[in-house]
Amino acid sequence: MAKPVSIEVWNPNGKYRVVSTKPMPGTRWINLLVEQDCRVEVCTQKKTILSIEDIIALIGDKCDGVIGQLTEEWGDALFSALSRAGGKAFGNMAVGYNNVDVDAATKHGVAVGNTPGVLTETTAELAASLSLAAARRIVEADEFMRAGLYDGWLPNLFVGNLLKGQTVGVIGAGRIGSAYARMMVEGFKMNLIYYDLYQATRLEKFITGYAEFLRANGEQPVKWKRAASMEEVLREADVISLHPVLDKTTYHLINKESLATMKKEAILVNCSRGPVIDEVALVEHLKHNPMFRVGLDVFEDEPYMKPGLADQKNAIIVPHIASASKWTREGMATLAALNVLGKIKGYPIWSDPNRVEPFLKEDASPPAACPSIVNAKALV
Ligand SMILES: NC(=O)C1=CN([C@@H]2O[C@H](COP(=O)(O)OP(=O)(O)OC[C@H]3O[C@@H](n4cnc5c(N)ncnc54)[C@H](O)[C@@H]3O)[C@@H](O)[C@H]2O)C=CC1
Ligand SMILES: O=C(O)C(=O)CO
Repeated sequence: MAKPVSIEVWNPNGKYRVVSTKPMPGTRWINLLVEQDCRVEVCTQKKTILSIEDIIALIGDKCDGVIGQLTEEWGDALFSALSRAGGKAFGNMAVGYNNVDVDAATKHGVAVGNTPGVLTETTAELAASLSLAAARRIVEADEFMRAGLYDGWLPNLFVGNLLKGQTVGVIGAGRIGSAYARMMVEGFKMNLIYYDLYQATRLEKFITGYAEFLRANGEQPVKWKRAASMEEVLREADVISLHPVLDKTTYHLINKESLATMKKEAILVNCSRGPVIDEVALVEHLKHNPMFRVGLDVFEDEPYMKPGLADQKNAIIVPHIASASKWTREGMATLAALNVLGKIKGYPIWSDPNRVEPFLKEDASPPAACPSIVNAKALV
């Protein structure tokens, strides 16, 4: 028998019971649920990652929907508990839903929501920050200053890479990958090579237009290319950023062999999911190639790092904060809550998960729709 889990309750007499496995930023998401007759229970347990037993205890005997987190494994055990409690929806507070067994949810008649769009620019900005920090060795230089080691300007002190005119490689040019590509091309006048299963038409048009603008102004135009294989990107790019979904096709996409095809002085950035990189192989590569640098927001076995990674000076490591801007995190909470609310209310699915702004306006009522349900088609 699992121990009771501590909770905070909003609108105790609400008709529908919605559980959030974590306190989430902002209050709009709670207000929207309360206005629509929901009793909201927020888990306040001081434990970062809840166990399956904790979540089953939270679901209890009657629960209409749960808002959960990417750290939780939502599989058959949780979906059957939710369905037994009368639940209709699970809202993952993330765009990535590799922690969710969507088939199990569908089997139990539970809708699975995610939060696309609201985190695109924020996540791309962190990937851009890691790219710059790695290129210009900012973390190493900061540590050097704090250690009191700076005793004057030197021609060879922390020499890094100039991005202008170099090639940025993007693997997975969806929403975030395309936003990152635009930032690096427009901001730093880099050329682009990308690999995706689909053509990134809007991105290609944007860069073509930007190249024309540069040419008209007497500047060197930027170039772009859609690669026929990921290997082509790895061989040609100076900075490579990973933005695919995590699934069977992208697990360990970057491994010993693919690392060996990259330039010795390349920069690799990962703001997608940790298992896209074989982290043991990466640690070995970093040890033997001191000029190769990485910027990592995600890790293979979060919250842990593979042995040796934290010792590498050529690695910049941050704790899965790519979507951590206030506006984005409040927006993610709102979208996650509205997915659950929309399903409870029987609302239709919003037509365009790439454009979710109408749900995020602070001073307006959101559309009567679920912003994004990933198993919508399978459920009907
Ligand atoms: N570090 C963080 O805090 C965050 C991480 N993410 C991760 O980023 C991922 C991407 O998010 P979005 O851009 O919104 O999704 P998206 O669906 O717009 O883009 C993903 C792209 O990956 C491509 N792709 C799929 N399989 C591929 C393969 N085998 N090779 C190359 N490309 C492939 C797809 O065609 C698609 O264009 C999420 O699934 C999530 O895991 C997202 C937000 C924040
Ligand atoms: O949304 C996601 O997929 C994240 O990783 C956190 O923002």
